[in-house]
Amino acid sequence: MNFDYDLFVIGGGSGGVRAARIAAGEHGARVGLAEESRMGGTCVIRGCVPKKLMIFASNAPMMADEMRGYGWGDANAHQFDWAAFRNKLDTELNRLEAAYTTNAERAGVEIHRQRAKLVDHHTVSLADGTRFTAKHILIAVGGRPAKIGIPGEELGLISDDLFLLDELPRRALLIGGGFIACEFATILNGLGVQTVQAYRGDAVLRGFDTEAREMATQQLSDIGVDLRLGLAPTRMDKSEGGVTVSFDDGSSEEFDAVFFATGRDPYSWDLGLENTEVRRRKNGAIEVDQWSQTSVPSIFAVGDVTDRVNLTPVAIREGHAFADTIFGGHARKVNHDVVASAVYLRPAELGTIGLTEEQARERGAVDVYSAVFRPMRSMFAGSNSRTMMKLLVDPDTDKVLGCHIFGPEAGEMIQLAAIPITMGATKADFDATMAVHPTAAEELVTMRQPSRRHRPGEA
Ligand SMILES: Cc1cc2nc3c(=O)[nH]c(=O)nc-3n(C[C@H](O)[C@H](O)[C@H](O)COP(=O)(O)OP(=O)(O)OC[C@H]3O[C@@H](n4cnc5c(N)ncnc54)[C@H](O)[C@@H]3O)c2cc1C
Ligand SMILES: NC(=O)c1ccc[n+]([C@@H]2O[C@H](COP(=O)([O-])OP(=O)(O)OC[C@H]3O[C@@H](n4cnc5c(N)ncnc54)[C@H](O)[C@@H]3O)[C@@H](O)[C@H]2O)c1
Repeated sequence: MNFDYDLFVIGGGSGGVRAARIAAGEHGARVGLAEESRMGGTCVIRGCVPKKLMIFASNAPMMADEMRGYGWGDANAHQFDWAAFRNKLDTELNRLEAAYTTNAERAGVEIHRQRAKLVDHHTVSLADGTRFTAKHILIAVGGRPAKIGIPGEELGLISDDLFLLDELPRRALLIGGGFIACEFATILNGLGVQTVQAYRGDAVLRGFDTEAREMATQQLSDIGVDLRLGLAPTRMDKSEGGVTVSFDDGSSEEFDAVFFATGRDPYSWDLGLENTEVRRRKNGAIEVDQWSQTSVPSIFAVGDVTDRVNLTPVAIREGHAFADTIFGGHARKVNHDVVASAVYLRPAELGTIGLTEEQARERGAVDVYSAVFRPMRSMFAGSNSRTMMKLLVDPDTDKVLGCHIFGPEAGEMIQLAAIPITMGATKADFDATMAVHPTAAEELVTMRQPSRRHRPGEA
């Protein structure tokens, strides 16, 4: 019998349209579809989509209320009350400090509120001269901001200073293009400070996925940061209105405040390490093995001072593993290979785990699934900002090698994507996962064709 169609679909909503599209587009079927009302059906016309947009809209009074708690009067009039915010911030940090103290003391830790140094492999001395001996010593002293060695740099501030400003500068310069410079530029700009960011490279966030870096670079400019690429400061001089900075292109400019965000060094100096045989790397990082043990068996080190992966959850995990191994009879190592992180930019954040596209290409063949689109919320409001969801997949094993998300709340998303990726999930596992709709993250489980395939040896 001859049919008019191979398939006739009654209903042009979510299920019908997808079935029709796949049958026709991918499998060559002759497909008809009937829809008595509007194409798109309940989800698009009178369900998920309008509902979600109204959820965004209905959020405004709540956001406005919440923002008043942060020191904002009329956000559009740029009425930010820095003093009120600082007070609340101080109160909150005091609360957290008390909680950290109480929790440690409750566990039985004796806290000495002084600087400590090593005297020998089993002895520490405090600033008041008191000495204590211990079977094991753990060095967890973190890092310190590094400046770059230009004349007058003592006039510049560091990240610690931002949280202690009595008033916000009118015009600020941020030097650097890493985590801190980009986050601080976003913050200062959002609080109404005229913000200039000088970065010597051609896209911020070196080391991150290139496509994501380009989007982050664009966003900084879009939100109003005066981002100057290929520019580095050469000297700083005190001037009437603040600090005058000279740059390597021959220009100079005056700022109320200049912040260095040019990296952090392991804080291993003035710690008495010369009294021990603890080995350090050239940059001062304490050398440790996979058990966080230094070259001295009784001395261990965790966190930024070891310059492995300089993130809070990593330091916490290293500290915990050390305690379990040495005191819990339960040897535990920390896997530093797959660590998710986020850069808190606005409106889009950057969440990342695993290999970048460039690293994956160096490693071998890789299929790139990348969706770049305008997210529902901002597009409705007329914004051009874009979101990216990217999965890098090994075509031989189907394993997901990396995931990069640029979009609102990407930090939250990457935390969840980090679970299957840490477990060794394949692209097929992602594909088998049902989408949550309407979300931006559903792209992660609905990208069906690679955007590009890289193979070794290609140009
Ligand atoms: C501005 C900024 C933003 C950041 N944002 C993030 C983020 O969003 N997410 C993230 O994961 N990481 C972030 N980080 C990194 C994170 O803060 C560090 O990786 C983490 O704090 C490292 O923990 P740690 O225990 O090694 O050191 P720290 O947390 O630095 O702790 C070291 C402590 O040792 C004390 N100390 C030092 N020397 C001595 C001594 N001789 N005697 C006694 N005490 C001493 C210090 O005062 C300090 O309290 C950020 C860092 C900065 C600077
Ligand atoms: N969201 C987060 O997880 C988060 C946020 C902030 C900081 N951190 C941690 O803190 C660390 C330190 O952050 P950071 O931003 O200071 O360091 P970074 O290493 O990320 O960036 C340093 C920047 O300074 C620039 N720079 C270095 N030397 C320079 C010179 N001589 N002249 C001009 N520019 C120079 C570099 O090009 C780079 O852009 C990060 O690596 C990260 O581990 C994490």
